[in-house]
Amino acid sequence: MTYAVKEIFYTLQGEGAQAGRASVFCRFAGCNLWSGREEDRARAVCNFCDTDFVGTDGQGGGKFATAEALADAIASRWPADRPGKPYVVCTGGEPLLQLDTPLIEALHARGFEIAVETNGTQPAPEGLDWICVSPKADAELVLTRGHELKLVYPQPLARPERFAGLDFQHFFLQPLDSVLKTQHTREVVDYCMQHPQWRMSVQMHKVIGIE
Ligand SMILES: C[S@@+](CC[C@H](N)C(=O)[O-])C[C@H]1O[C@@H](n2cnc3c(N)ncnc32)[C@H](O)[C@@H]1O
Ligand SMILES: Nc1nc2[nH]cc(C(=O)O)c2c(=O)[nH]1
Ligand code: SF4
Ligand SMILES: [Mg+2]
Repeated sequence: MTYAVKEIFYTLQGEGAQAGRASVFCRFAGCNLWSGREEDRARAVCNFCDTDFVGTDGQGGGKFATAEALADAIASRWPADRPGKPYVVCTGGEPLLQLDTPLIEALHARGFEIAVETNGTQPAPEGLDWICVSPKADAELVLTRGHELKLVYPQPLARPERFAGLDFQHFFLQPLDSVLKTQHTREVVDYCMQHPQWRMSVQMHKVIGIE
């Protein structure tokens, strides 16, 4: 299997329960809910995406012919010989279109704990250490269990109540970043104060200006 990767970079996880943790991000190219082209955004299933996942031209991006080659590229970003478990966040685009068992095995063989950020429309392979599902209003949710459910809010056709009973350890609302971000942030504060099952996820990396 050939993997198409937009970029690979080392930063802090900015979202959810693992926010603040040093992480290698592997951003896979392509998504099943949007082409990534601005001219298609209005009619896409997911139309609020904040990410460029088209092509393989980002830092450290490329086409990787084997799981071993991609795992080596990811491992090369982790600082050598430091305490602390190596952590990789597989995102995209939609990572579960490409992340497979050989890659999971190759990353585990290099000592990595493996997290995934997914829209939940694909089944997850066995062996992932952290699954973050972020449901989208107009897409069928097939992945209904994991470690955290992180809902972008507000989505009028995907109210939090629809997901509150699913099998997750953590429930987050993340303000929809758009021209209305300030208003969405206030709405998340209000909802979480009214419904303590839910916590707020602020996209920390955007606040502090890191990748
Ligand atoms: C770019 S997506 C890639 C992973 C996967 N396709 C997904 O949607 O979960 C990474 C995370 O950013 C969130 N996200 C995307 N656009 C956003 C926006 N405009 N405001 C806030 N969060 C956003 C997604 O919901 C997801 O949790
Ligand atoms: N720092 C940082 N944290 C993130 N958490 C999820 C991200 C994503 O785009 O999937 C992301 C990202 O792009 N940067
Ligand atoms: S599903 Fe994820 S990557 Fe795809 S368009 Fe939506 S937010 Fe972006
Ligand atoms: Mg991002």
